Amino acid sequence: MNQSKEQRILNFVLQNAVRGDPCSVLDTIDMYCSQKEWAMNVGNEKGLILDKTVEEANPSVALELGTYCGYSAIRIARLLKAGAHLLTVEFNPEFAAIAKQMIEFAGVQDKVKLLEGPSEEIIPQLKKKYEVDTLDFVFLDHWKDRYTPDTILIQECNLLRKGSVLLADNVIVPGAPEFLNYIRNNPHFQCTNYPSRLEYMKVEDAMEKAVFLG
Ligand SMILES: C[C@H](C[C@H]1O[C@@H](n2cnc3c(N)ncnc32)[C@H](O)[C@@H]1O)NC(=O)c1cc(-c2ccc(F)cc2)cc(O)c1O
Ligand SMILES: [Mg+2]
Repeated sequence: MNQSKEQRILNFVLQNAVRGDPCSVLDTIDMYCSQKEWAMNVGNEKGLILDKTVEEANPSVALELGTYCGYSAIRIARLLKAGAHLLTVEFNPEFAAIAKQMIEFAGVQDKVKLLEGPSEEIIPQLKKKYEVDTLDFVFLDHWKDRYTPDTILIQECNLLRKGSVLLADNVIVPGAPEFLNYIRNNPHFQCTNYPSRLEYMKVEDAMEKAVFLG
């Protein structure tokens, strides 16, 4: 049975990137996905916006929704200070298996906990089962119509504190219009839009940052 695209991306990384070097893994994925097969990694252009947002937030506890192959998990984890960690959630078992291998090859496995399952089930478990107090940073990159319900669920579970930073990918393509409407009209959030490009394409996209005001 022939390989999946995600397996081909992983194999290309295992054969061409430097083990233990997160930047080389990111560059290798970007090379493959811009030259050979498009894939829905956040990519290097929006990746730079992600980098700056993570560095500014300097989170001790970060959450990512939608791991896919692990590209943004590696991107975030490489910037985390000693003792900080990223919880990343993926419900597709094939993608989770690929991401686990990608994260280990990059050498950031000690900073990343990959949680397999749907975000709507995992978010309510974060406090008790995963010993989270509050989240300092949340990267939303899963089904675009889950951004709003999961942002509401995160608030209902008391997982945000004054200054918690949310960053949402793809608010133009594929688009998250209902999320933009919700978050921009919510007085508890201070929003900033970051125009960019869809990964590996000359198509407009954007990221939205929302800081929780408490
Ligand atoms: C949704 C995916 C990303 C991953 O999210 C996991 N997932 C989902 N829902 C849940 C959950 N509820 N809980 C846990 N995991 C969950 C899934 O299995 C994928 O691995 N991302 C996208 O679809 C995506 C699509 C595009 C895109 C843009 C232009 C096109 F022409 C076609 C596609 C670009 C992007 O930048 C994306 O990010
Ligand atoms: Mg995305």
